[in-house]
Amino acid sequence: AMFKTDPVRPDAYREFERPLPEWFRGAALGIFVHWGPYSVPAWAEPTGELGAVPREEWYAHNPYAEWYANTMRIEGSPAQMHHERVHGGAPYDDFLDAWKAEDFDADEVLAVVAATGAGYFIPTTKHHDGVTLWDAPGTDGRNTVARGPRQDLIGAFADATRAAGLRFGVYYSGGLDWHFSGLPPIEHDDDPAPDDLAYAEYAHDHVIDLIDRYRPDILWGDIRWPVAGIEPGPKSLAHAFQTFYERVPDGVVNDRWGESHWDFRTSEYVHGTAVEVGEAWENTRGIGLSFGHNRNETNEHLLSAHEAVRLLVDVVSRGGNLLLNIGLEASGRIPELQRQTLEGIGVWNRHYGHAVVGARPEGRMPASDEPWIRWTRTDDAVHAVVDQTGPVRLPDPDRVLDESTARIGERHVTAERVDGGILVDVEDAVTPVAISFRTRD
Ligand SMILES: CC(C)[C@@H]1NC[C@@H](O)[C@H](O)[C@@H]1O
Repeated sequence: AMFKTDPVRPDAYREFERPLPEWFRGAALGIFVHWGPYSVPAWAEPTGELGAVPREEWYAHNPYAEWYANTMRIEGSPAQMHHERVHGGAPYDDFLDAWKAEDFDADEVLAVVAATGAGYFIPTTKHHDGVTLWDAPGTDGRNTVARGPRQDLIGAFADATRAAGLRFGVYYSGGLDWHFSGLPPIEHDDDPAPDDLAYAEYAHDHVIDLIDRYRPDILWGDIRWPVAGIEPGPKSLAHAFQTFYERVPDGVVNDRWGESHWDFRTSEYVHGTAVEVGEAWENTRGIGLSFGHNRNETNEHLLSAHEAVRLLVDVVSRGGNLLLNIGLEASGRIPELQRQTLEGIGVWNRHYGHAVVGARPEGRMPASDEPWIRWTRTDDAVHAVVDQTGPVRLPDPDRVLDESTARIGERHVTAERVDGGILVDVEDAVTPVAISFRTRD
């Protein structure tokens, strides 16, 4: 199947196993950016969330605007009709030349990213359309240095990320490259993907170049790795991982490199139960239904700040990180509706980031969401995050709380033990509210 399988670890890749570095485990929030020629049409049907759309409808009605090069080639799809009507059926690569990034300022983007409280930032370096956002080897000018923006966008993002004090990752589409492979459009999950040695070596050289030039802390691969590249060889995936860990000893790789190796698992929109266990996993999604900017998305399709914070707290309370995506406009601007969600997350993190950054799960998940409560633990406290104000009765988590130490932010609050729980009077303008306790033991 084309999509990532549950990776197994062949012996040849066991040498790469290592403990998950604390900088990643405790980060809580990362920010993704999808940006490419697809950001020029910025067009998809806002069909629904991955996981909620029947698979047989997904490809012809793909809500992922970054899949435009595929969706526009599917006979009779609304995207194909849109492409004919609005873009005269022009070749996809015209969008690369039309992409000017005229308002792009990497430091401005990273100022918004850093203000969310995120610990790391990951831009796409090559998505499935094969266009690279740096002058990657073998691309023969089909990249953003030679055409369109005429800029090394990855270099600009890397410098701005480091200047903002965040860790830097690179997303690389290893499993799909519609330009290199020249395959017909994908219409089913098990349609073919490039697996030959020529592509595997091409992609290997890209990953090595990214490592050598930008020293990323995260290699975020997608879909999987070409099978011919998994086998031992001078340009094998194992060689790329070996190079990575030599250059970046506390670097991490995700779980979409085929049957090889991973430091952390990933779930996409859907909270996969096989993935979201322990503390080495990340849930990723767009702020809306798409990763690439989709001009057809409105408020109803986007997470509000409140919904995004609940997702962040839920994910962290279960041991993971949230990787939330921004779909940049072709100009380089952050879409206004997405910016509002990001700013709201930052407001919340300035009040309650102490309950999620560096936090671990505390005890078992509540049986029900009435009322909604999530528990986290940091070195010095246990935190109950509730989404209501007024009198709240908290059931005791696994460890006994010292109700006399209850506080909301810096403010001490009265809490009294009642039958089987602790009653706290919750007042704060910003919800959800984290109530922090020391424990008796
Ligand atoms: C999670 C995110 C990186 C998505 N992965 C699968 C892709 O097909 C999709 O466009 C998007 O990049």
